[in-house]
Amino acid sequence: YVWPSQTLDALESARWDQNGHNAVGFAGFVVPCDLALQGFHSGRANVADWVRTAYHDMATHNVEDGTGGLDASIRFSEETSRAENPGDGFRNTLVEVTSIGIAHVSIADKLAVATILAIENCGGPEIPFRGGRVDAGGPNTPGVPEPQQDLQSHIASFARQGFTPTEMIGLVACGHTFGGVEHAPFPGISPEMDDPNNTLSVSHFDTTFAHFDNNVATEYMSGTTQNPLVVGSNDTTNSDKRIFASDGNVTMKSFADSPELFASTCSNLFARMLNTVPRGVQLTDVITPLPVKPSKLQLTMSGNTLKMSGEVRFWNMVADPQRTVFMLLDDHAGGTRNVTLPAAGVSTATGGRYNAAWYTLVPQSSTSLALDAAAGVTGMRFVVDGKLEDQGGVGFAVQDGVVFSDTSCYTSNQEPFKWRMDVAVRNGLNPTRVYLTQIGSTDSTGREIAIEVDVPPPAMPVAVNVNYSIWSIDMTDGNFYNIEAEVDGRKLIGNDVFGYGATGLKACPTST
Ligand code: HEM
Repeated sequence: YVWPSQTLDALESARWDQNGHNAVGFAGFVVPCDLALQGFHSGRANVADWVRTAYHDMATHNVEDGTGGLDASIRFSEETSRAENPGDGFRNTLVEVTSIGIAHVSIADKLAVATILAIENCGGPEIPFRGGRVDAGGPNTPGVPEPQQDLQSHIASFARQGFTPTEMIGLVACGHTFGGVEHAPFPGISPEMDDPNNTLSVSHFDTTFAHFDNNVATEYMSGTTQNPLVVGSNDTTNSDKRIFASDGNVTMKSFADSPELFASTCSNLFARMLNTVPRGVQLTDVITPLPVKPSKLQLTMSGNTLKMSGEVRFWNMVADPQRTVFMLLDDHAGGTRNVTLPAAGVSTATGGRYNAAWYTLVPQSSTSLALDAAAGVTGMRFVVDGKLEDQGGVGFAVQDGVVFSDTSCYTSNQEPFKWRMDVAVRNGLNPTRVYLTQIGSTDSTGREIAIEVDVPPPAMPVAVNVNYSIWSIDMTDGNFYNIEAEVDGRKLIGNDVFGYGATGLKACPTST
């Protein structure tokens, strides 16, 4: 896709900005991979909780009527209180995954991308990610398989979810490379252990419970497995034993023989699991990393100066002090300014398989790039070691039509906050509407909802400089907002988020 796109930019960051500079934050919960909300040595691992949560959320899917699927319905207590969903893993997963605030990304997309990140950062294969999942407004029909059910019910259950008997063996083996069965919710399967290194008495499915590998298959084939759903003392609940042996061990043997086959099969099946969504939900194309991606772009009007800041990420690039990076900044007057960009940091993704180098758009030892308000800015291009990066000729468009004005100010800096948001609107733009969209507003079920606040047009134009006029609105909250406008029926999206907490918000001058 072409930058900028509000939704795709957010999904792309969630997917690829994993570790290091500007990391979105999911990986912080699963690196190192034995991190657990219950603590080290609990026997639990967040990575295992996340994978199981994604599966239990999806497993309500019905291919016939199109209901259920990965839609974050597992967040409803009606679902977590069902006998098919025992344990605290679902709640823990949702607390962690939803603590990462990313506007325009649904809870279900967060769960999907977090599951992918967890697997990739814990030894697993790369998994293609599509976005666009829609959060359910209520619980789905029950349908998660349970260990005491017989093989025929499990085959029927996976068929209802959209998986063949062979795919069932694969998906169970792929899932059960992580984690195990905990004593508290399953006392009949997992005995009390009194082990200081496994305080919650979790009987692990294989010897590497926080790491993706084919040990779940090699240990099963060699007969050394301690998988509690294979060698449990009560044969009724040995569901993995029945499932793994259901094709005469052909599939499990192929996994034990080839770690590569296991990894590629799991990549496919995990993607299928995560892409199983209610009928009518349209997923995006696979989100691949943009080779060059501006980020955190911010424009502020300050007198006659348009202050600009932000960063740019170059994918598949390691730090190199010899490298030269320039930004070519095009303006309304037809001019181009050449700015040398300092390095800002590096990031990695998928357990270190990819690197990215970040540069700041702000010149060395300044806090912002000062532009002449009259000339403004229309777009950016970059030159890296002499090579032009301009998205195949279209450039990286920057809108300077509606920007935050530093004449914004507060009259009360204690709750309830009282402040005035000033938006500088470029003369000649003639928007039919200027409005603010509230960031992070949710309904009673946690779903993101759009709240828009109209900024009234000024009764009398208030000039901020010869090129911009102020539109103002009095605010009484501490929320953050994005500035947007409608021009000729088109949506114009501002470049950054501002709210009461905007840096440098001043006290309003007191009138005497
Ligand atoms: C017939 C199908 C399945 C049955 C009967 C089953 C059963 C179980 C049981 C009883 C547990 C223990 C949960 C706990 O201690 O709280 C468990 C854990 C787990 N399951 Fe499954 N499972 C099935 C399929 C799957 C699939 C398809 C996946 C994912 C692809 C999966 C992923 C996991 C993971 C990651 C854990 C570990 C959770 C943790 O350690 O916190 N399971 N499963």
